[in-house]
Amino acid sequence: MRTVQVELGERSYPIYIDSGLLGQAGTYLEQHGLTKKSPLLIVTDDHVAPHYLGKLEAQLQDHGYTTVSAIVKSGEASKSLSVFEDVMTVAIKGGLDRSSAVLALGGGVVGDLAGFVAASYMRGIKFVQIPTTILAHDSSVGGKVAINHPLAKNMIGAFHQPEFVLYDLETLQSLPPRDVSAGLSEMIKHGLIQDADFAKWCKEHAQQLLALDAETLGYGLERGCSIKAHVVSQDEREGGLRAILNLGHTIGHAIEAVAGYGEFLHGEAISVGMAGSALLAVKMGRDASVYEETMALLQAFHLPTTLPAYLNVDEIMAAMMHDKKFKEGFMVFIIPDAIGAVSIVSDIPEQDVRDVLEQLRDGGEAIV
Ligand SMILES: NC(=O)c1ccc[n+]([C@@H]2O[C@H](COP(=O)([O-])OP(=O)(O)OC[C@H]3O[C@@H](n4cnc5c(N)ncnc54)[C@H](O)[C@@H]3O)[C@@H](O)[C@H]2O)c1
Ligand SMILES: O=C(O)C(=O)C[C@@H](O)[C@H](O)[C@H](O)COP(=O)(O)O
Ligand SMILES: [Zn+2]
Repeated sequence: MRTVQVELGERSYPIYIDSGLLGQAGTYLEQHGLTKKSPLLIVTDDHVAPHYLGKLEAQLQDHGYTTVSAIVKSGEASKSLSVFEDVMTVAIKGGLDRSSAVLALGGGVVGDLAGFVAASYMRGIKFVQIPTTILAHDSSVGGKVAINHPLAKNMIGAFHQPEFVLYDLETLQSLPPRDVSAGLSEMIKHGLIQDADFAKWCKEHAQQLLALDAETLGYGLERGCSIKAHVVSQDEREGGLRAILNLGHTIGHAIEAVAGYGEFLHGEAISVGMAGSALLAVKMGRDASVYEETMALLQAFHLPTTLPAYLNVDEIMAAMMHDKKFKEGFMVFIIPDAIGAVSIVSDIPEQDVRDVLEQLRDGGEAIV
């Protein structure tokens, strides 16, 4: 068993990572003091449910818990106000009360949606993350929960920390290859922002990670979660430092919104965004070797690093103005200083950003 602790004072919680944890969910809920007197709401999606929902429901019922389940359509489009309302309806009809908890069984979409339901239902009830994607080593940790607005990602949300995170490595075996690569994009990000050795380790273990080798994956997820937990514990509500977790997201979130939610997977859009940040760094006069290493790392995981021609640069620029980090007339970018170190930069001229978006179409050859 690997355990990572998220240190947040009275809101601290553990992330349990191991094979077979889904079959012990009832014991973990008991250990964390979740009551059996009030119903639990399981939120999941229609790709995850056929694999794991029955097992979780049976396990919890064996332990004396009552459950109701909300199964949403798989994909980013479910992080919407209308699906949020549908899940709320299941919660109300299911008789959830203030002692109830919401369990998120799925990837980041389910985690963000279910977490926002938990943050809002009766002004806030308990919440447990049961992640089933690689990407969710990022989304299940740190308490950012949200749904999207058609104009911008994660615009409607809250900070709401889970009681604990139960990460069953066995569930990752059924992930489609595209979601494996996309999930590893955020693992690479954790290396790029704070840990050059981990970034190197990711590249050296690309084949084992892509092949879902349990031991390699276990270490990668533990290290990724630890880096994220350490940042979050210093700046829970993104007063400053936490923004580094947004490497690649200024461009990435804009791509997701402009392309239409679900066209790009989140990890894919962030990969293009990380290539863009590395290009911006070169434009700012920093060492081109960081750009080259970033590209080699992303490409080792078969991740996209270019903008498709159908995406309009003006629309991406406009979407970036809606980013939560856009303040007082400035777009904020997380820019690599070296592999494993980044800066938060807010004075990049608009024309430089436009140039980089154009260069991303060509694969970035123009400036290195
Ligand atoms: N809150 C945060 O801090 C944070 C951090 C990173 C990303 N996010 C959000 O996370 C979302 C992306 O998460 P994601 O990539 O996990 O997407 P996702 O939840 O859509 O899951 C990816 C796909 O895999 C399927 N799936 C999930 N688990 C499976 C399994 N074990 N077997 C087979 N199929 C499975 C899903 O149905 C979906 O089709 C985005 O909305 C992003 O904004 C949030
Ligand atoms: O937890 C964070 O902080 C992050 O930035 C992690 C990101 O990977 C994640 O996509 C997050 O949801 C983005 O946050 P947002 O505030 O830009 O919506
Ligand atoms: Zn992200």
